[in-house]
Amino acid sequence: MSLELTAPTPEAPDVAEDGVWLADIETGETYAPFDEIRYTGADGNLLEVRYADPPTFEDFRGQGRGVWRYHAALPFDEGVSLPEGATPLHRAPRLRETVGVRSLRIKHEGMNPTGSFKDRGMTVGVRVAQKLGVGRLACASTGNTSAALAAYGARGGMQTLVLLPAGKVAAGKVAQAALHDARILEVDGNFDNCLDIVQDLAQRGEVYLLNSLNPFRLEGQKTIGLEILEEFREDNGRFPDRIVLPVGNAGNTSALYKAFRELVQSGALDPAEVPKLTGVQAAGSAPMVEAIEHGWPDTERWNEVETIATAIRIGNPVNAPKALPGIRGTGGTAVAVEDDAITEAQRDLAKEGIGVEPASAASVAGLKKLREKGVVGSEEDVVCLTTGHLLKDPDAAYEAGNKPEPVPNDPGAVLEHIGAQ
Ligand SMILES: Cc1ncc(COP(=O)(O)O)c(C=O)c1O
Ligand SMILES: N[C@@H](CCOP(=O)(O)O)C(=O)O
Repeated sequence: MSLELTAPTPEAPDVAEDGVWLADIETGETYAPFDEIRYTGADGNLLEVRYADPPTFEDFRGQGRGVWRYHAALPFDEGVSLPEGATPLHRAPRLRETVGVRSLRIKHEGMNPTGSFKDRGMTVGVRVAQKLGVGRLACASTGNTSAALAAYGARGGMQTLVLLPAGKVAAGKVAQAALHDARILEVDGNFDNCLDIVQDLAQRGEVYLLNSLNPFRLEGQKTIGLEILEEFREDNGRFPDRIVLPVGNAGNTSALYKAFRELVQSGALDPAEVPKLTGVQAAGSAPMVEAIEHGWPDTERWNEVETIATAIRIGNPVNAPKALPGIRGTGGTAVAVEDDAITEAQRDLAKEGIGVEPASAASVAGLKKLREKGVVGSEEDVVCLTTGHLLKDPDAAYEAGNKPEPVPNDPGAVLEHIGAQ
């Protein structure tokens, strides 16, 4: 299999353009990156972007902040930008103490322009769409992808079409897609059904697909891993032992693994220094955890999925063939958490001043569970990825938080109500 951590840098094939090409991750078949629209290889195998010259940390020095700081690791020097990336790597001292690890940092991707990590993928993906000259951009979405597609599509002056599972997308995300002028189709089905439909539309040439099945999206998302490594080392003089992240369609897991593989290929990172990728899913939607626990080469589709963390309410993670080697190849693991634990973790983060949507809190819930089970050790340096902002899902935040208390319009009554003199 070609996705090994220590695989050597492949030689650029004739089809490469400026040292960039696409490769089928199963067969190794190569394709020109921008001559035609192509999402998959033979038999629907996943594609990935490959480079003749993988990056080193030196390449990033003095290149500004955000996703495009890492242009040496990307197919272009600039994209359709709002701009994105350069998100905070928060300390969470009380939570660290509760969890019991050497250090804990929270990489809060909710601080991107549309409030989720999807912006990192879209800045590259929409740039590719411009290069290919496509007209209409589309995605299936549990919400965040649609918000990012709508905003970046608008920025790029392109039409956008989003397919959402009816009644299962948080209010903030639908509002974003609506205001950024996306055409919104609500499908009587789940996210996986929406993705089936949008793939069909893409195969017919009706739309350009910008879900994470599109290999260029994942190039932008690699920069999460690059930022974590750079910033953690700057503060601590070493890389983190583990990165814990929520898993839905498994794009981020695949993207972070790819970022690390490329640094290993260039000699910038020792394989022993690569953080253990640790995926967390909601118990009601956990096909990746199932595959890891059973040692399966791929996931089996879950047709019924349910969780409060609607962003990761996904039963058929399309990137599993990239993400499973990522978890295994880095010595990581995967764990499922109940909805109650997700809400509790959302409150834990909120008490540190970090406001996240439920799916994001899954990473912290998963860390707590793995620490309790002794899978994560007390001497570990851990980074948890929080993927989306609290305001994405105001209903969930309201349910998890304190309820407003009605009081009379009278100072005395208010004083009495709060128990003051
Ligand atoms: C907020 C949030 N967290 C996590 C995920 C999961 O990310 P991935 O699909 O890359 O596994 C998603 C979307 O899938 C999301 O919107
Ligand atoms: N959580 C995602 C699901 C789709 O994931 P993608 O990364 O394949 O676009 C969303 O926000 O829609």
